[in-house]
Amino acid sequence: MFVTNTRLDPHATGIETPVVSVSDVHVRMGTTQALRGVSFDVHSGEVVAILGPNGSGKSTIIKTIVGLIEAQSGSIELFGTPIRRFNQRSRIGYVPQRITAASGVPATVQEIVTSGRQQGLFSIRRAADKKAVLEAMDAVDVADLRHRSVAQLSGGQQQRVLIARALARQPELLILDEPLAGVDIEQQDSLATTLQHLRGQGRTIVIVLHELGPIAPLITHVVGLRGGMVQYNGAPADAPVEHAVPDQGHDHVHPHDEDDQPYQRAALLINDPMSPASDGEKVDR
Ligand SMILES: Nc1ncnc2c1ncn2[C@@H]1O[C@H](COP(=O)(O)OP(=O)(O)OP(=O)(O)O)[C@@H](O)[C@H]1O
Repeated sequence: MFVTNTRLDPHATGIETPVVSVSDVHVRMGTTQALRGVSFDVHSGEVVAILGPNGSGKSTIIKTIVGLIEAQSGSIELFGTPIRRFNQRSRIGYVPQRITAASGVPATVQEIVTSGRQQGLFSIRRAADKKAVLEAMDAVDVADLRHRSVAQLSGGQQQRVLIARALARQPELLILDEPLAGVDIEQQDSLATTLQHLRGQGRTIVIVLHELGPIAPLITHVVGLRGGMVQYNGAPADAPVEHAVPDQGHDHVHPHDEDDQPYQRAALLINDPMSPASDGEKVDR
């Protein structure tokens, strides 16, 4: 048999297994049909923005992908394995909306971040684990806060702690649910820098957004939802205006710059003006 050491380039051969494959997924939440046949793939190294107005199903698809919600029908594969059989949770880091950070028992930043690394009830003893926790805190600049209680931190700081918790397990796939919500511009810039760094390490990122903000230049793929269905799935440059990502040539976009006002108001605000919850308030469920 002929054996070669040459590695196949999965992009060239087209045989790459998607990191996430969502196929015809339907999900009902209470009396609402939250997802109606959602399909899309996420490939290795992509930064995928899930966009759409309030109630379009963004959080539901994310929670279904991470296994918090079970689909009525359809299939989800993670790294080529059906979600029901997927048992390599450490390959995925999930950052929920920040309100969950301070809920529950009081805990320090270091405890929260360490909990992302723990596999069971036992404390972390291995040097590699401690190093990973420290690196995760450094990556989002919360190492100096490590002995503080998370309850005493600002919203943006809590957000970074949640990201550090997800990073502590050194995931290949990082999934963030609306990380910009309630976070000031300075912290949004800091998050964009962190995500850029993670992308540079080859990690795959899926991010739910209302506003693209400073993350816009990092996005390589847009999935636009509306009414629980995929309205757009493709390159940022071809997205319809409500899912549009501005000029990819910029290294960094500051939506607060005066020059950026037109797209700041029009294209970056992904709320549906027809939606009763279009003021950005979370719908109470
Ligand atoms: N626990 C629940 N019980 C009942 N209905 C729910 C529940 N969670 C979500 N829904 C409904 O499912 C639909 C999709 O909600 P989802 O949270 O996925 O939307 P979203 O796009 O993330 O919205 P937002 O931008 O407001 O966060 C909405 O109509 C919502 O009201």
